[in-house]
Amino acid sequence: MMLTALGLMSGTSLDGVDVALIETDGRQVRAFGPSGYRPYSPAERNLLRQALSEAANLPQRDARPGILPQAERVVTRAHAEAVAAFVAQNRMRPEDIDIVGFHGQTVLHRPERRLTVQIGDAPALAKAIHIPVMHDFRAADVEAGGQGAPLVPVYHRALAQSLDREGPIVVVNIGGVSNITYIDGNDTLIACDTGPGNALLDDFMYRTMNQAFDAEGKFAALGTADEAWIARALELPFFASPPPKSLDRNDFAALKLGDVLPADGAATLTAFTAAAIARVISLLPRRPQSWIVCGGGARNLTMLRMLRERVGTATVEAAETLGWASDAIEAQAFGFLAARGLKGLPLSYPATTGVPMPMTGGVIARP
Ligand SMILES: Nc1ncnc2c1ncn2[C@@H]1O[C@H](COP(=O)(O)OP(=O)(O)OP(=O)(O)O)[C@@H](O)[C@H]1O
Ligand SMILES: CC(=O)N[C@H]1[C@@H]2OC[C@@H](O2)[C@@H](O)[C@@H]1O[C@H](C)C(=O)O
Repeated sequence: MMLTALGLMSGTSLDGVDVALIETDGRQVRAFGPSGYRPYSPAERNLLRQALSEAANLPQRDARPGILPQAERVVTRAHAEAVAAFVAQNRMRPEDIDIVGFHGQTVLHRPERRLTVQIGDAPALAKAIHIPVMHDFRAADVEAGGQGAPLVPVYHRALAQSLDREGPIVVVNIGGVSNITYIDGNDTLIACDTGPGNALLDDFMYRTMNQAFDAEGKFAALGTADEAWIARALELPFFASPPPKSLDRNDFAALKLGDVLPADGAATLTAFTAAAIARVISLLPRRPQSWIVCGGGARNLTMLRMLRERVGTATVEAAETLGWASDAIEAQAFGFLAARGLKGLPLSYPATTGVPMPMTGGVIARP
């Protein structure tokens, strides 16, 4: 049965809530609907940054000390507003949507402690928007000993079905953190987080230039990357360990650039993201021939160039050039995952998150 599913994603970049509608049976996508975006205000973003730092020592996933209850209310309200605006703009009624996939905001990800925490009150959201809401997508995977991330690979696979590209294909998502899905025509999907995405660069741009991000990568293009710094950073054990593996947004926050010119710092962090993505090549069964880049990082032309320089003769394309709605892919993915969860289909596999067996997930909250 086809479902109309609305996906909601608030990613590790803390930039806002992405909204996207798809029609799917959880295996294929029949149609892409419209998408939308509700940015966080600067005050909301600061609150979320503080929530992430206060969440660093959370003992369990339902603990909400300090500022977290306030942050959770803000996340829930922002999502309710995002859905209300989306429904109104597209002249829809709540009953036109079968299911909402609500990722929430990750504030802590520690799979080695069987802990991953996404804030956002799904029952309150369901009541506010009058649509059933599926949430807690990562919990069952982590409880079963998996990484709980990345979860978009099943969606990347569905998108790649219609592609005419020489394999193996890698779909790269460059959000706050970067992750890849490796598709080589066999049944086995391989996936992992690869390292930083935009988060280190965004934090650096904010600190040094008071800008939220490096638009189109123009600032990094003015600088020179410190290759020796990057080579040292890539010696961290994370980069050599094979997939599956995942990261917390702040896992690399302790890496310090030292005293550098801002443009050189931006160039170094941009090249670090590209080099960390390319580092995964030697951990994959075969060398990818085609790289498809999505997420906000696909708009960073310097990052794309630096990735191209590191993947040999393989092609590197922004997902947008294939007609994929790059910014909406993660939100679409959570609509797709909600449909899969409703049908009891797997969200993750041993080679995507390290779960012992294919695993479904998601918890439903009804209005
Ligand atoms: N025009 C642009 N030029 C350069 N970078 C951009 C541009 N637009 C967005 N970005 C980068 O993309 C980021 C947002 O990416 P995205 O929305 O994919 O992240 P996310 O979904 O929050 O993260 P994650 O995938 O880790 O959950 C911004 O913080 C910024 O760094
Ligand atoms: C714990 C968590 O929220 N992880 C995010 C984060 O952002 C990118 C990367 O790290 C990925 O593993 C994941 O998000 C995407 C949507 C995923 O699960 O596929």
